[in-house]
Amino acid sequence: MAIEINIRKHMQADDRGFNLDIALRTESNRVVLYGPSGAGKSLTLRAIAGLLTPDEGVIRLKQNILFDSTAKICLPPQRRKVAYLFQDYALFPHLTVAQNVAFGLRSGSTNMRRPQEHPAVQKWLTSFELSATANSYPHQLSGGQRQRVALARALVLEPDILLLDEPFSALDLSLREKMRYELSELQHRLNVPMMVITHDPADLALLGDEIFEIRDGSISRPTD
Ligand SMILES: Nc1ncnc2c1ncn2[C@@H]1O[C@H](COP(=O)(O)OP(=O)(O)OP(=O)(O)O)[C@@H](O)[C@H]1O
Repeated sequence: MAIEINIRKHMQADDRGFNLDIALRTESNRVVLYGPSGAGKSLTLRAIAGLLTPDEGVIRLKQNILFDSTAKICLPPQRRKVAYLFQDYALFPHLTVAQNVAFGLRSGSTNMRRPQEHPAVQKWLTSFELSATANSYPHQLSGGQRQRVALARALVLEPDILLLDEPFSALDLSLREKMRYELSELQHRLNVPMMVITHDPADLALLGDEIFEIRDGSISRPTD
């Protein structure tokens, strides 16, 4: 994917300080960040997505500079072509599956009353086998279906990178295994660059062509 991150950020909560100091560079399309709780993994993804502004440094994705403190560049999240999936998927509960997928596309051409008619929405509903659930609401879906809706909603925007923060943590063991393989297969099929945070060694093995360990706010060691 060609991503380069070289950032520093000091976080302060009352009397507790935390220093994020991340330098990584990779050409891989399957990157995993792992490490202990509180190490700085989510802060790193948030910085890439534009939800956290580093104190200094550079973030480059493909040929695009997303952040450069020296050049005073800091693209807003909506201009970064970055899809960031939270642990709980954060679907809109009052919107149907099709409306959730169409949400990011909202423009004059997208009719939220009949979102299935939009070709991109149709394509993703079909490819994630969600067509039958198009008119259901999130609470009427299984955990795996909810995750697929969240992925479809992210991919409909054709992002340059998919950031997943512990994507399987809310799933039970058997579903986790199934979704891990689905995600792996999907990544191969679409070749969309993906960076995943996980604690699970099984995710490392399947989803990480390149693995970075983060400890105490820094990359501990890159491993192959
Ligand atoms: N808004 C904030 N203000 C101050 N400190 C923060 C803030 N957000 C996070 N931190 C601190 O930064 C550190 C790194 O947090 P981060 O969420 O990146 O950890 P993580 O590696 O993703 O952990 P986990 O695996 O538990 O999700 C933690 O010590 C956390 O307490």
